[in-house]
Amino acid sequence: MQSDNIEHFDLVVIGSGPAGFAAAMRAIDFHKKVAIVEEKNLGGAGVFHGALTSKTMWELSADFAVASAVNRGYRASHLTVDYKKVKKTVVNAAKTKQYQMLSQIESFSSSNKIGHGGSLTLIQGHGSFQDAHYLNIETRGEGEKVIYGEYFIIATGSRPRQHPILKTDGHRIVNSDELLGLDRFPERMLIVGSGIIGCEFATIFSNFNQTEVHLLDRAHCVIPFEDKDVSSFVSEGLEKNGVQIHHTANFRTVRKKEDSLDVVLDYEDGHSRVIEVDVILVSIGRVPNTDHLKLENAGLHANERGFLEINNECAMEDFSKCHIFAAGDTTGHKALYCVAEEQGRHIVEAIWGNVAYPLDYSHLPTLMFFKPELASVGMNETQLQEKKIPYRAAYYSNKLVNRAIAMQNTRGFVKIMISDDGKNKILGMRAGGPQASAFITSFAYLLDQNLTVEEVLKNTHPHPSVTEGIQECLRLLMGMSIYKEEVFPEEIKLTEWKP
Ligand SMILES: Cc1cc2nc3c(=O)[nH]c(=O)nc-3n(C[C@H](O)[C@H](O)[C@H](O)COP(=O)(O)OP(=O)(O)OC[C@H]3O[C@@H](n4cnc5c(N)ncnc54)[C@H](O)[C@@H]3O)c2cc1C
Ligand SMILES: NC(=O)c1ccc[n+]([C@@H]2O[C@H](COP(=O)([O-])OP(=O)(O)OC[C@H]3O[C@@H](n4cnc5c(N)ncnc54)[C@H](O)[C@@H]3O)[C@@H](O)[C@H]2O)c1
Repeated sequence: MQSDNIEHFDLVVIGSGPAGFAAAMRAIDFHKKVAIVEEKNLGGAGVFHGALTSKTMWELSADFAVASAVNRGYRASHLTVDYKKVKKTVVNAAKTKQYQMLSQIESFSSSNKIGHGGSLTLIQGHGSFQDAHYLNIETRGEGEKVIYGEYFIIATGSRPRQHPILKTDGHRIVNSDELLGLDRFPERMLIVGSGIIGCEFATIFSNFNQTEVHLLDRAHCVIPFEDKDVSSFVSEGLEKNGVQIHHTANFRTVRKKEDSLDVVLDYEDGHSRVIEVDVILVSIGRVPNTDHLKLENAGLHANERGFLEINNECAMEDFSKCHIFAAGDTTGHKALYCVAEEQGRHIVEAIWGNVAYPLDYSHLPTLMFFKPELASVGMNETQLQEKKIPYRAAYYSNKLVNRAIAMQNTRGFVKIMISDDGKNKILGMRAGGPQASAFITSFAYLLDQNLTVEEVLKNTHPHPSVTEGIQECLRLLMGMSIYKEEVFPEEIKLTEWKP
């Protein structure tokens, strides 16, 4: 039996990451009374130990790499970098965002009037279901608290997956949550896992050039979900930056010595190698935070991998019967900031805004912060072949793009896939190089509009812009590029594929 003095909320979001916070703020638009329950860092992995902190570190490291360059007509002297100071800048960046979030929470608190009847309350503590409408919260310092929710959004995100052998200790064996706990640049570091997180941190530490970086790649290629040419572009970039990639190597064991770690690696061809490092970063994927929520008390369950399976409305059952929804990394969709935000907002719109459109994830761009940055949208060649879709692809190197030449930064490319059915519909793009993360969004818009190459080519790109590579790539697909494949076979490539 619940007591009457339990506070009631229209919406309770569990987790303040991009999914939870975006949902809470959209509910404010509908003048709802909202509670945000957060057990750790305001903003979740979107802000701390995740997207914002890692991107701040990447930006600092990229600036440092440019400042250290000696092939551009200048040479900086006495350039030094201190991990503690880098960490301080990174933490300050995260705090900037957290204080912006707190300003919103305080402005829309029940004591203020700008919510027009809606309000936001932040409750710091661990939430778990008592039943389908009551949430227990072990608060930070104020004991147990129970609140009532008319609707719930489970936005509890994910955490680093544990390696079966490599147990993290926060000092010598760490995961991405623990990197800011290091007090100096390690002299030697092994990164286990060559997905996005592994390759981003390999880029960051090699950009700072204070650490000998080893990257363990169990397969033949890093970021294995991309086409082979794109994956090779990333590995070559890492190797050029000084990263030693151990392709086809499996981690066997680690022997801890007083000041270092001996790591035994077994390669596919049968040989083994022992390397000495100071720190191991484990980045082998993430698992959803759904196991401490007492879901069974609310009549819910996660699937065997711990994800909450959702339908188009992010509901875990028929929308008309549902009052508990899930968004973000808990759902097993792409673990991206924008997916989390979109899902969180969509749920609120479905409940109070009568919006019934299904969420479409097919044209969501992904940005990867390597050297240089990489951006993707739509299908790649591997996916098109798996789906047996005939296509033509054009590759155009930044070596031929004037703006990239002016930047003295020509390591980059654009690859565009179009349908080979007489309609020339744009199906996908991969781009590596400066500003790729900025221009991918406008290309995603073209995909969304289902445009043909002819329609897109009606627009002329301004000069000098890196996007002139896109224009040339599209012209290439129509056999009318200014620079020709015959003259530049390494820089310009055309392929076609039929099932
Ligand atoms: C190193 C790294 C770099 C990344 N870089 C990018 C990037 O560049 N671009 C991009 O798009 N994505 C990036 N991501 C992924 C992105 O951060 C996540 O997809 C996104 O944060 C997921 O949002 P979310 O709201 O689902 O969960 P989260 O951001 O994980 O937030 C969940 C919150 O819920 C809280 N919580 C969990 N359980 C409870 C509970 N029981 N009670 C109360 N609170 C609870 C957690 O403390 C956490 O604060 C990165 C991730 C990492 C780890
Ligand atoms: N820029 C971005 O958008 C960005 C940045 C960072 C993270 N993220 C999100 O976070 C998610 C998690 O990133 P991640 O890099 O941890 O996961 P991931 O799934 O991208 O990569 C994990 C890698 O670890 C390898 N691996 C798995 N088990 C292993 C083992 N036992 N030994 C050695 N290698 C092993 C896998 O083969 C894979 O290459 C990503 O999928 C992404 O959605 C996005």
